[in-house]
Amino acid sequence: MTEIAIIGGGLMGHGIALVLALHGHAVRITDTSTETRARVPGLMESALATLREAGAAPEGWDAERLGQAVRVEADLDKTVAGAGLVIEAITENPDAKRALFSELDRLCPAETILASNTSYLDVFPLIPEARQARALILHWYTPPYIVDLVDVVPGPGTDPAVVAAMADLVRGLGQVPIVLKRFIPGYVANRIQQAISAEVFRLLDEGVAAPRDIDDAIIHGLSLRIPILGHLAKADFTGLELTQRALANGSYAPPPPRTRSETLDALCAEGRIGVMAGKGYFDWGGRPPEELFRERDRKLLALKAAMAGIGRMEGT
Ligand SMILES: NC(=O)c1ccc[n+]([C@@H]2O[C@H](COP(=O)([O-])OP(=O)(O)OC[C@H]3O[C@@H](n4cnc5c(N)ncnc54)[C@H](O)[C@@H]3O)[C@@H](O)[C@H]2O)c1
Ligand SMILES: O=C(O)[C@@H](O)[C@@H](O)[C@H](O)[C@@H](O)CO
Repeated sequence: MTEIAIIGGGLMGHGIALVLALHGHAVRITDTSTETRARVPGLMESALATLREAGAAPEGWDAERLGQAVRVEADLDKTVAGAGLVIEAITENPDAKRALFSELDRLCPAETILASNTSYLDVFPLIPEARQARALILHWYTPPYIVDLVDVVPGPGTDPAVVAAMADLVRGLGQVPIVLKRFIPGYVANRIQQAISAEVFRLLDEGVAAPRDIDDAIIHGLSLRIPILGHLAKADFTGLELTQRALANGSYAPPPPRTRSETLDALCAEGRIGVMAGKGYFDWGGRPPEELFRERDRKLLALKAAMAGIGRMEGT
């Protein structure tokens, strides 16, 4: 059991807190927003209820025990006191992260491991030099209590023993660590998602296809094969000579790099920022986020159970 502090209780923070607590760690979590702090216990309880219904929670957990295992704190110093590991899961903003790491440097003893859940940022230049040996990225996916992949990424000065210990911690959660040799923005899975996003933004911005059609193509076309074949095994079934010819023909040109999407900008300007606002690319019919998370989680857990029974292609 490790005492773990999580800074940032938003979409990721509360989910990471839940998976850590369910696997025996003592967790403290804080957020600068009073509203977010107040929302953390309810979101975790609701997620725990879904896990229990699916038989996917460890034995003996209920809301009361969860309340004892995860303490929500208003102050950063109380959150990190005694923690062997601090996980930063605040807004994806380099200035905010730099300021937080400087605070953590002041508050935490030298042996504390500092981890960041950043999606794309090279956080290592944002972390004080003296902390580099015990700093790394631990990157979960959402929802972190269901999606098992965790990227474990050392910085240039990270002690390999810290990387190994954190990969073990992730395995102890029943999750799957991917240990990278060095930082690269987006790691593996997020880089692939980013390439999908670039194409999807282009299709939307150029009016080629509607949101529902794009998601139909992904759900009915791409998704069925991925759980069994990944991408490279799928290429073996496609045939590598065709794959080679398609590349050589050069008829597909990836979207040129852009830093904005008109469709996305219009939605955000209207306050359609996703499920937390009840609307995004889709209209979620006034359903509260808790209810939407519950439906998503129930469906993901059913799929995960089916995938565990089916398995990937032998030999891959
Ligand atoms: N949303 C995802 O799917 C996802 C997945 C993987 C990784 N991430 C990464 O995780 C991090 C958090 O993302 P999120 O989606 O949970 O964001 P979020 O906006 O839901 O939550 C971030 C929280 O951080 C709080 N915060 C900001 N500054 C703070 C500070 N100095 N101290 C304490 N709290 C502070 C905010 O009040 C907010 O509640 C980001 O780095 C993001 O890139 C996000
Ligand atoms: O897939 C996930 O859960 C996350 O890694 C992403 O949501 C990630 O934060 C980015 O792709 C956001 O652009």
